[in-house]
Amino acid sequence: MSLAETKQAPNVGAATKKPVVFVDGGSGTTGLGINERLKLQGDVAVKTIADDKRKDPAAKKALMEEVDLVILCLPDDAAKETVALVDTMGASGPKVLDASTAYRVAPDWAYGFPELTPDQAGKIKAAKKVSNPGCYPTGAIALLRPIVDAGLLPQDYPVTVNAVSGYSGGGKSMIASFEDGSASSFELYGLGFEHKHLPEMQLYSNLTRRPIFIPSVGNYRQGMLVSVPLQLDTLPGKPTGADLQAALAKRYAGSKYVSVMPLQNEATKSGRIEPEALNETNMLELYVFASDKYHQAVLVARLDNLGKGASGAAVQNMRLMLGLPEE
Ligand SMILES: NC(=O)C1=CN([C@@H]2O[C@H](COP(=O)(O)OP(=O)(O)OC[C@H]3O[C@@H](n4cnc5c(N)ncnc54)[C@H](OP(=O)(O)O)[C@@H]3O)[C@@H](O)[C@H]2O)C=CC1
Ligand SMILES: CC(=O)N[C@@H](CCC(=O)OP(=O)(O)O)C(=O)O
Repeated sequence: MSLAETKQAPNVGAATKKPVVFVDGGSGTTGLGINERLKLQGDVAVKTIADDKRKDPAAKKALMEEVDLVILCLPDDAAKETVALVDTMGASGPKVLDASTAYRVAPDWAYGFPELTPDQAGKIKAAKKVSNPGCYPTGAIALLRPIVDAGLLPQDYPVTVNAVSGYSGGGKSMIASFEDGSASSFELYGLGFEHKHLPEMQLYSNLTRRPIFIPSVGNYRQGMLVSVPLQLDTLPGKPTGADLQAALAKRYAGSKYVSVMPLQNEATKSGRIEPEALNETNMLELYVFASDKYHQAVLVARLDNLGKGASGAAVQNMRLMLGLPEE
């Protein structure tokens, strides 16, 4: 039985027995990406709100009475306001999937990275409230958690995470500043050591020491690389790049959206990677670049900040929460 049937949502879903979804913040960068993806989902019905009512709490609440799931694509404060509305609805309220930073480390929310551990997809499926991960943490956690779990990286290791994102990562205002030429063509930021992604990056990587995180933004629209340099002879057991690649490959074996790429080393003569190759997909690629000669490695994650880093992940989580099969 679909969720729409159990809730008897009459207006959109009942005739077709499709679960019904509302995207709050549907005209922002992430919201538009989700709406585009939802157009391709034949087994989900979407309810929309009139443009002049999209910030009206009463109108939102009335609409949420009729849906199975609300996806929040809002600034943190607005996301908290909608969650407060849902909380007043009790058991009749919809499930919530929040794309903001507001609840990513909240203990009563499930973290929406289904590939985090073998049981995470089940937790997302069972949860009433799920937080969609940040784009950078998606890459960093995907690289770090399996090697921490495997005992290859100590939990208190002094981890540094470097990253570059396309400017769409900053939402409508950053897009405008790059497209009108007022932004500089490249910059490092997060140099105050307080980037909003650090808490989730540390918590779900299972690190006891706060990483140093140095993001940057470049003059291209979307796509990102997240990288973690490692001095291999400082790690317990002095693992090789092949050991790290094997631990990643083991964790993500059979994953539809996370691909662990072959080891890149002196023999493969590679040494370059660009950020845009996965744009418009929900894919995440993980690489180990390693030197046996110097006992050094750099782990690299490549993803679309608007795909697996936002809207693609949201649709993946939505399908889990609605009990629908993977796309
Ligand atoms: N861009 C990205 O790569 C990613 C963004 N996110 C997160 O998604 C959320 C949205 O970000 P993003 O799409 O980039 O931001 P945008 O600035 O592009 O869009 C935000 C949208 O929310 C609308 N909005 C603001 N307040 C309300 C409200 N009270 N009710 C309804 N709509 C409202 C805005 O409308 P208006 O402009 O009229 O105020 C705007 O359309 C943020 O929390 C962000 O952290 C998550 C992952 C990646
Ligand atoms: C380039 C840029 O500014 N990126 C944003 C992160 C975008 C993102 O995905 O963050 P949320 O998921 O938490 O919104 C930033 O660093 O704040």
